[in-house]
Amino acid sequence: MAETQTFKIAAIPADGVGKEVVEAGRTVLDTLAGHSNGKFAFDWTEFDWGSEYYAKHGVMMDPQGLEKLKNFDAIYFGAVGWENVPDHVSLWGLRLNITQNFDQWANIRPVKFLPGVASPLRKAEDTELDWVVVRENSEGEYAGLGGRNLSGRGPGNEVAIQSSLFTEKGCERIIRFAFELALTRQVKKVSSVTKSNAQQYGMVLWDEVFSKVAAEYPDVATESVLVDAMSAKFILHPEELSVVVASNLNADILSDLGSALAGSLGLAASANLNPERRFPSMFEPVHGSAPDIAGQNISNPIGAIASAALMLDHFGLHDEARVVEAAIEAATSKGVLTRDIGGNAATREVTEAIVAALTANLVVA
Ligand SMILES: NC(=O)C1=CN([C@@H]2O[C@H](COP(=O)(O)OP(=O)(O)OC[C@H]3O[C@@H](n4cnc5c(N)ncnc54)[C@H](O)[C@@H]3O)[C@@H](O)[C@H]2O)C=CC1
Ligand SMILES: CC(=O)C(=O)O
Ligand SMILES: [K+]
Ligand SMILES: [Mn+2]
Repeated sequence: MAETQTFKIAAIPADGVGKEVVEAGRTVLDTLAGHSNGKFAFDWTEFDWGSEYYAKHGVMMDPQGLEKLKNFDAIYFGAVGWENVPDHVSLWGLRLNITQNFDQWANIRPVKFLPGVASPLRKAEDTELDWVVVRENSEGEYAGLGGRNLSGRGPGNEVAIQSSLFTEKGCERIIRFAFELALTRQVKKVSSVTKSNAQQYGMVLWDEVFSKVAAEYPDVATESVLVDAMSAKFILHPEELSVVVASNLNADILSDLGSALAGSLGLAASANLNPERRFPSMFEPVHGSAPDIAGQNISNPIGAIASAALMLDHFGLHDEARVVEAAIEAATSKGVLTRDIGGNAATREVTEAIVAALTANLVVA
C-alpha cells in the first residue's frame, strides 16, 4: 500500500464561537482520515492565541508565531474578537497579521444554497443560485495605511487618515485569479466590483487592469458593476452571478450579504490562499466570534466544516472535499439545523449528523 500522506495543520480556534466550530471541523476531518484506509492523516497542533492569550501576555499571538506557523501545510482558523480587546487590535494582531505576512492575497468565499435551508430570496426556491466572491485580501482598504491626530490640533480637532492602496500587480493577480476560477465553472463570467465613479485613483486603476486582463479571456463574459448597484443585484438578480471579484472592503461586505441570502452567516466558508504556496494558506468560516451566542453550543458549524472542505481541495483531496459537502447537504436536507437557520439542533448534533452522513457515504464508496 502507498505511504500515508500526513498533512500538518495548525489549528487556531481563537475566540467565541471560533472554538466550537473549529472543534466541529476537526471532528469531521478526523472522521474522514479514519476512513481513508491509510491514504491520508491529519497531524494537528493547536495554538491558544486570541483574546484570552492577550489578557495574559498583552499580545494576540506569540511574537515567534509566524515563524512557528511557517512550516504547516495549512492553518485552520476560527474567529477573533472579544470584549477585552479593541476589535482593531485583535483583528490586526491575529487574523490580519497572518493573512498579510503570509501573502494570502486571494480570499475565496463561495455563496452556497443548501437543501432544507430557507433563503430570504424568493428566487432561491426555483432558480439555481451559486456564486463565489473573490476578495482581494492583501491591500485595498485594509492596507493599514494612515494615522491619527496628524495635525497636532488637540482634543476635539483630531484628524485621521485611512488610505487605500491599489497596486497594478495586486489588482492584476486577483483579477487573473478570478478569470482562472471562472474557467473552471459552468457559467464562465466574472463581475468586477468597484466604486470608481467616486474613488477616482485606486478603483480606476482596478477598472483598467480588469479591462486589460479580460481581453486575454475571450471565452469569459464580463461586467463591471459599482458596489452599491452590486448589493442590489445580489438580491434582485443573483442568477446572473458566477464569479464576483472585488476589493478587500467591498468583498468583505458583499460576502456577508451573500451568506445571509443563502440563509445565515453561519453557513459561509472561506479560504485565504497564498496561491504560490510560499506560505501556508488559512481556512476559516466567514463569520466572526459571535459573542451573542458563544459558549451555548448553538452556533452553526457548517461554515467551518465547509471551510475544511476547501482545505481538502487545497491538499488535492478533491473527492474527499465533495464527500464533506455532500454530508453537509445530507444533514440540512434531513432538517438537522441550528437555530440561525430555523431549527433547534445544537452545534454538536449538527456535527454528529454530518459525521453520520459522511461515514455512511464512505462505507458505500
Ligand atoms: N475573521 C474573523 O475572525 C472575524 C472576526 N470578527 C470579529 O468578531 C466579533 C463579532 O463581530 P460581529 O460583527 O458581531 O460579526 P459575527 O460574524 O461574529 O456575528 C454577526 C451575527 O451573525 C451570527 N453568527 C455568526 N456566526 C454564526 C454561527 N456560526 N452560527 C450562528 N450564527 C452566527 C451572530 O450570532 C451575530 O448575530 C468582533 O470582534 C469582530 O471584530 C468579525 C468578522 C470576521
Ligand atoms: C474581518 C472580517 O470581517 C473578515 O475578514 O471577513
Ligand atoms: K472567521
Ligand atoms: Mn467580514
